[in-house]
Amino acid sequence: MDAAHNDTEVLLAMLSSLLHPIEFEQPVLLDALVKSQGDVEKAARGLRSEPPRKKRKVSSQYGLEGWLQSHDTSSSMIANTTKSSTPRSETKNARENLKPGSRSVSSSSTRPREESPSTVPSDSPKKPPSKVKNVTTREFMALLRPPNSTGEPSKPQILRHPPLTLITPEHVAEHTPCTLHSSALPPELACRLFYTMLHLSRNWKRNKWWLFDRVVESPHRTSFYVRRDAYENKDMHEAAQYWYNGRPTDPPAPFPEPMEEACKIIERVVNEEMRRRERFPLEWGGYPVKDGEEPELWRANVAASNCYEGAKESVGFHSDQLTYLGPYPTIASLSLGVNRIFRLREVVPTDEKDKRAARTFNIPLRHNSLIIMHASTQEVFKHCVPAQNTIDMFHPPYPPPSDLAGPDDIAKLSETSNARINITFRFYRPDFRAQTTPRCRCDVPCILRPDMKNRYEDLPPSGSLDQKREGDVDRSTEESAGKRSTVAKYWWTCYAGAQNDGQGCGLWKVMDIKAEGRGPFVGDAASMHTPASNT
Ligand SMILES: O=C(O)CCC(=O)C(=O)O
Ligand SMILES: [Fe+2]
Repeated sequence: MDAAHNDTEVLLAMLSSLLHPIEFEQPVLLDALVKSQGDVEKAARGLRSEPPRKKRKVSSQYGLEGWLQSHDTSSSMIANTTKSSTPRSETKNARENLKPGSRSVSSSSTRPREESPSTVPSDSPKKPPSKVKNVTTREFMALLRPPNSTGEPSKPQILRHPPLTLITPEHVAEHTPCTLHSSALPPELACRLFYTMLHLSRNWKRNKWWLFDRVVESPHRTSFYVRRDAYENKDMHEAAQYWYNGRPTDPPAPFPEPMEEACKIIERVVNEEMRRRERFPLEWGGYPVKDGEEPELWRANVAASNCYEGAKESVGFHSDQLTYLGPYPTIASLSLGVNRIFRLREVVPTDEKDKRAARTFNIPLRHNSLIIMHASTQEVFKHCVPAQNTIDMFHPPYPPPSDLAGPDDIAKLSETSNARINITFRFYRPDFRAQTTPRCRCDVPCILRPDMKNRYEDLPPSGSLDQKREGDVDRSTEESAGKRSTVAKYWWTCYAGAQNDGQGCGLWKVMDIKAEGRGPFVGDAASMHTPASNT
């Protein structure tokens, strides 16, 4: 798991699993997290002890019903309606503030807009609320309206599609930048790899990071492996440490034998697919090849592995950090053991938020399935493995290899399993090797993130392609549907806060591929533009 997993969604997943089997709507969970300053256990205690009416989706402070329930004297009841006039924005703001490091990040001008810290809304001056307030007819009528209705001319309704489950490879390819292979490895190898990783997973750790003033733990165990032929490369060892959010760790392990075998097969599948797909200009340009040679477009030199034991272990919505992968990476994710849902949701760009809503896609991942997250998945979508209420246990079709462990462990491995093992094969790019990662003012390597919310711009009129907005690094292919192109802006940000008692320096700096000497890129071959200056 990587640091981007620190999203609020992780906390939400942890909170709902603590509350299981009682189910709460997400706004209620969020409110509780905000109140408890991100303390999941405190939030769970609070929610468990609340009277049932608070557990409903719509706050009782809205509408006539809330008005009738919330107070029993005519005077104080109205005082509270002022308080409830901005709850949605407060929740949203507070939600942003739940992100790791947000407390320590000052309002630096280089900070992307959507992450800007916000606390109390400016229309809520901090004075004691008056007990009595005169009510205008308008305010009174507002109470009689259904929830969410303001009486103002309403914004155009956004069409919200329900989540869609994608079962077939064709549907996955149609709706997402991913491809699904239902049976990736020879069955015996898939099973041997499952046993090997399950056995090793006993020593894997839960990731830890600072959130506000406390350490939180990931709701699954994780580990990092380096391919044997890349093992001597010191950069890989340094990069490995950042899989664990910068926590000092033992050196990473080399790929176990069946993982090496699986990797060769997966590399072939990935390369074949990449040759058929349209490439993005900022993808890695590849090593030079001699005439007549097939170029190697992708090479897995590291792998991260996760173990989800039981239905409740999960990983929250995140996109993978790009620090060592670079822009537009391809990540091949193998599933072994219990069938679990892999969920994808687009991050809708800020300037499209009023026009459309993101759709959630659920992709059930069975034993031995491979989902390839192709270029642009990390720029456009977030993904997660949600906690589930139930799972089907996994009966491995072959017995464990007898040379894997001692007789007691073999007996244990032979049992039906509740675990899912995930292995993500990744290509750490030579032009993003650890030595070249910028350091922040805390003298800690930064992390690289795409600016997902501002990723498009209107195409300039034809003939003026050189007029670019300052700060843009590159733009890729024109969107087939319209007149927009992808703006590939990436931020180097301070990551010290995740380990350093929650304190960081708050650095945000635009990646400048030219000044930083990155490449070669796919787009180098065509005419690639880079900006004169970056902020
Ligand atoms: O378990 C999975 O399928 C996803 C894991 C993941 O997203 C990650 O390790 O970054
Ligand atoms: Fe991920």
